[in-house]
Amino acid sequence: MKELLKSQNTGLSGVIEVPGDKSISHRSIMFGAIAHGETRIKNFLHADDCLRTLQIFRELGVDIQETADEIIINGYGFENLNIPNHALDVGNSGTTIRLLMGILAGQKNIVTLTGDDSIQNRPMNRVITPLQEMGLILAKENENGLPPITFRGTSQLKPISYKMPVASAQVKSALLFAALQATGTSRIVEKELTRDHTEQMIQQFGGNVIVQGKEITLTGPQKLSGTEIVVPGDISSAAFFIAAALLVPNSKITIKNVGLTNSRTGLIDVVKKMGGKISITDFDPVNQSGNLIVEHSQLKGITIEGEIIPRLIDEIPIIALLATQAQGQTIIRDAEELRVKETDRIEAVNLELTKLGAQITPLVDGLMIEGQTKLNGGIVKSYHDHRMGMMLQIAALLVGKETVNLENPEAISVSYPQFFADLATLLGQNNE
Ligand SMILES: O=C(O)C1=C[C@@H](OP(=O)(O)O)[C@@H](O)[C@H](O)C1
Ligand SMILES: C=C(OP(=O)(O)O)C(=O)O
Repeated sequence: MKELLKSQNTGLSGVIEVPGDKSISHRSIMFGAIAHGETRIKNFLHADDCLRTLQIFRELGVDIQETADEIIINGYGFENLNIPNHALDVGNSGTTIRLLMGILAGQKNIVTLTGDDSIQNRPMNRVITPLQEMGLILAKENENGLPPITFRGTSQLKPISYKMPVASAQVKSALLFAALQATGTSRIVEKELTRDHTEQMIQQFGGNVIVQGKEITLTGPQKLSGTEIVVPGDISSAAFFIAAALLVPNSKITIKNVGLTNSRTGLIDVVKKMGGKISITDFDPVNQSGNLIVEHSQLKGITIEGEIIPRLIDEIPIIALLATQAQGQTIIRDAEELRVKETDRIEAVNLELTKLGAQITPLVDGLMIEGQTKLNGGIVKSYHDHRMGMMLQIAALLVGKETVNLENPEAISVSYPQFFADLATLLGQNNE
C-alpha cells in the first residue's frame, strides 16, 4: 500500500522527458534479433515489459549487449533463433507474447509461451487462428485460447489474406512477422487503423511493405538488415503528466521529445476538443517526435468513439479522469478492447473512480462519465495494471487535504519505473 502524492497550490511546473516508447522498444529488440548485422538502440525503455522481451531474446540465443546508453544486438536472422527447453515467460506483457507468436511461427521446434496471472486471462485466439492458417500447429489442445500456449511453427509458412475482426496492432504485427517468413504475398486488412510501428520499422530495417489505407501487403520471405533506432518518449506515459497539468490549477509544463506519430496522438485531439491548452513545438518530421506544452485548463465533456479509439486506446483510463473534471457528460464508446487489457479497464476505472466520488456508468464498450465531480480520498487498487495505478495517482492530486492510498503500486514499473519520482519533480516535491 502506498500513500499517493498530493498537490500543493503551486501546481506542476518545469520541463521533463518521459522514458522511451514501450511499443517501439519491444519492436527494436525483436527486429534487431531477426535482422542481419548490428542494431543499436538508444533510449530503450528499461521497464519490466520491455526487459522481458530483452530477456526472452537472450534465451532464444540472440547476442544482446548493454552499455550505459545503448543496447547493441548482433542479429543473424529468423533462422538462428534457438528455442530453449523451458517455457518463455512474458510476465505481464501482451505485446511480447502476441508478437513473439508471429516470430516463432517460423520455427520448427515446440515452444511454450506463458506469463503472469493477467496474461493467463488474455485472449490469444485472435493471433493463433490466423497463424494456424499460415501453418502454426498447436502442440497442446487449448480451447479457450488462454496462455500457456504450446505450439510448433514451420519453416514452410504460407502467406495469408486476412480481414482482421479486431482493431489490434498486436495481431497485425504478429501476422506481419509471420508474413516476413512466408513464401508469397500476404494481405492484411485492418478493422480500424492501429499503431503502425511495425510497418514503419520493417522499412527502417530495409524491408518492403505496402500500406494503402487499411490494407497492408507484404511479400516474403524478406531479409532485414540491422540499423540504429532512437526511441522517442512514450506518449502513453506522457499522458499522465498531460492530464495532471490540465487538471491541477497553476500548472504549466513542457514534456520534451515525445513520439507523435499520427497513429498514437488521439489523446492530443481529445484534449483539444475538450478545450484543453496543449501545443506541439519543435516537431521533428523524421523522428516524428516533438515537445508538448500543457497548462491548466477548464475542460468540457465530449463524445469519443469510432476510428479515434485505437489512436488513444491505452489513454482511456486517464481520459476518464479528465472527464470527471470536465463540464458536462463525456461518453466513450467502441472501446470494448479495454475489457481484455491487463485488467478489465472499463470495470476497474468505474469501480476505483467511483470510490473517489466520480459518477460513472459503465457501458458494454465504454464509459459514460458525469462532470464536474469533486473527488475525495480513499483506498484504491491498481488491479496490478500500471495504467490504472498511474491514473489513480493523478486522481490523488485532486482530492485536496484528503489522502488516497494505492494497493499494488509496484505494477507501475511495467512501463514507468521512475513515475513517482518524475511526478514529484514536476510538483516541486522531493521524493522520499
Ligand atoms: O502493438 C502494441 O505495441 C500495442 C498495441 C495495443 O494493444 P492491442 O493490439 O491489443 O490493441 C496497446 O493496447 C498495447 O499497449 C501496445
Ligand atoms: C495494454 C497494454 O500493454 P500490453 O498489451 O503489451 O500488455 C498497455 O501497456 O496498456
